[in-house]
Amino acid sequence: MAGAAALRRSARRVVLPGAYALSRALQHPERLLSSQASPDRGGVLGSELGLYPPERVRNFSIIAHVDHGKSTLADRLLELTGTIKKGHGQPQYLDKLQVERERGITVKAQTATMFYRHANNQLPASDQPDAPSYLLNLIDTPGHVDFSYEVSRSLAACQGALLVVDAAQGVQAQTIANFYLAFESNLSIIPVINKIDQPTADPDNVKAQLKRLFDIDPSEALLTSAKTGQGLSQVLPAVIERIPSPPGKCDSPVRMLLLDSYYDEYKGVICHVAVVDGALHKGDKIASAATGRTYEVLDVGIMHPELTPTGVLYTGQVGYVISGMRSTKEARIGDTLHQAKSIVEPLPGFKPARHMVFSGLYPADGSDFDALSHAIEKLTCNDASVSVTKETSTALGMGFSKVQVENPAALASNPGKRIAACWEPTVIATIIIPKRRGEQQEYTFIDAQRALLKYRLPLREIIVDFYNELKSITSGYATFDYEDSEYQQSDLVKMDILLNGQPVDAMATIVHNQKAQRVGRELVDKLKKFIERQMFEITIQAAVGSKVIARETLSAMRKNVLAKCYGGDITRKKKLLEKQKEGKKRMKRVGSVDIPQEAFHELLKVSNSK
Ligand SMILES: Nc1nc2c(ncn2[C@@H]2O[C@H](COP(=O)(O)OP(=O)(O)OP(=O)(O)O)[C@@H](O)[C@H]2O)c(=O)[nH]1
Repeated sequence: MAGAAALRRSARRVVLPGAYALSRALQHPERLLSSQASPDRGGVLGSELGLYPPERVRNFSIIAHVDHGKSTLADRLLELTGTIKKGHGQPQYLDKLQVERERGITVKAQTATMFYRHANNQLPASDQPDAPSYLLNLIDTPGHVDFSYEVSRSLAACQGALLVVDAAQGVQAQTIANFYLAFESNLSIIPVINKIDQPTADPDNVKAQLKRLFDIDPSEALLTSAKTGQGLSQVLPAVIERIPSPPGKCDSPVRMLLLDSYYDEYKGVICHVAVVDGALHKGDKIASAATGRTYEVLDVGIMHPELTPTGVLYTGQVGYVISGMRSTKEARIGDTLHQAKSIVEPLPGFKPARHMVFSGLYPADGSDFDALSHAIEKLTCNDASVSVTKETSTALGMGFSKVQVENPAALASNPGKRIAACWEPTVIATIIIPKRRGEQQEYTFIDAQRALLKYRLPLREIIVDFYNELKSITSGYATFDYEDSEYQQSDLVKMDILLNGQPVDAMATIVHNQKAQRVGRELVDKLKKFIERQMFEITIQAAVGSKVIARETLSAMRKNVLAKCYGGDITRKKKLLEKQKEGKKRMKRVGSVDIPQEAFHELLKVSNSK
């Protein structure tokens, strides 16, 4: 390799090309300072990326239970390598989305390329000017239970992972789930026991847990505090020494894994990719294995940490591609992008996006339909996992619902006649709870304080409030994770709600037959409380098929809001009438009965949580 000397030269140069570089330099002068100041930083021109063959590349992720410090550790590594300036004022650089910042959880994976000199673990890099530079791609993963497919695709681009465990909390439900995802992907796992600065930190106990649960040798664990910086200098040397370089054939046609995508108003769809084989150049023609569509590569580069054009990405490298895709629906996570017109085997593991959250949306005021429609269109442009279909409800008017929603209205009211059987999705749920005194039965004990439980549950049992209830009954100590499992046959029936004998389609629900009676009773009781008495009697019924299983009657009433306004003040009368009008606006007219919007929300809670 021409290596060290060339790298040293390039490290001192301003490395961004042309007019773009100039405008970026003017926008971010601090970056230039940091790139000149950092001894660990190499060049980022395309020709310089060529100095990083797979042997000099390491692709790794950080995996952790929520809040164990993954994003903070990622920030420290970016600072350590001069990729971002220390104290840049925006904690958790990789948590880009606003929702991630607001809620403090990582939702979408982001990646960043770092350059780091490393020769001898024992000496600081600044004492080793000839130490070889490595290109390290940190591929951030979502840490939340709902994103296991995205985690698995991020891990597929890696050869190793830092398994971060909070030194006080120890192994939690998602530590276990993430460990197995990494383990099954054959990754080299580096255990990092973080937050050792906390007074309640007990790294020895965590080491014992790692040994017991995952057979990890305690001597392999790194002890760190992403907060104080303690122990952080061991992390990148361990990444280079313990994680293998990416495999891949440099001289094959280009083949890459699509890790993530997002929509930029000016640039269009930006795909994050890991190049598995070959090299990708600006101007290349590429094709998607999932859709068969072909594209021209308009721009290609690395995330350093912002988009930095390089004109090329080589085998084993991770970066971004802009190729004229119009919507993120064309850029499917886990897809293989490859040289067009070449026969290339798609990379394993791709699954079309699956919907995890379903929602029927209706504008409160029917005239806002177009505005709602426009807002949803914008959202779907940026998030490939959102898909939309229009639906109409007699009660709610025009609205949207995501596809694959099994709308209860679509299920025949009398399953015995038209449907042989129903299946419902299940999950395998892992719950870690504080241990109580008592006899061990089917639990696995993690240590003296905690037990691990595993159940198969119908998905609907965990959709509403399960996690909150679990947290509340265990005073916040339980942790929960789940993975999708198979569909299981289930005795499901459609329950209709009828007002004065007329079914309200928006209130129909699918319930387990055994629970139908109880749910029907509760729905009818709830509804009675929410519907205001009207000028006529209202019967409220819950029915399965033609069988009514619960019934309530709301007696008639006359309401004259002006009854007590004898003569006098016209403004007061007007006010009362105005108020009544407002109230009516919030009602949704179903046949002859007005139902307040809140009733729909409350009913959803009952039917989903029972
Ligand atoms: N005391 C202490 N606190 C830390 C340390 N590392 C992170 N934290 C804090 O722990 C909290 C969670 O850290 P994050 O980095 O957001 O955790 P995360 O694992 O990325 O969380 P998700 O993005 O939700 O998966 C934040 O308040 C951090 O400031 C540490 O070493 N010591």
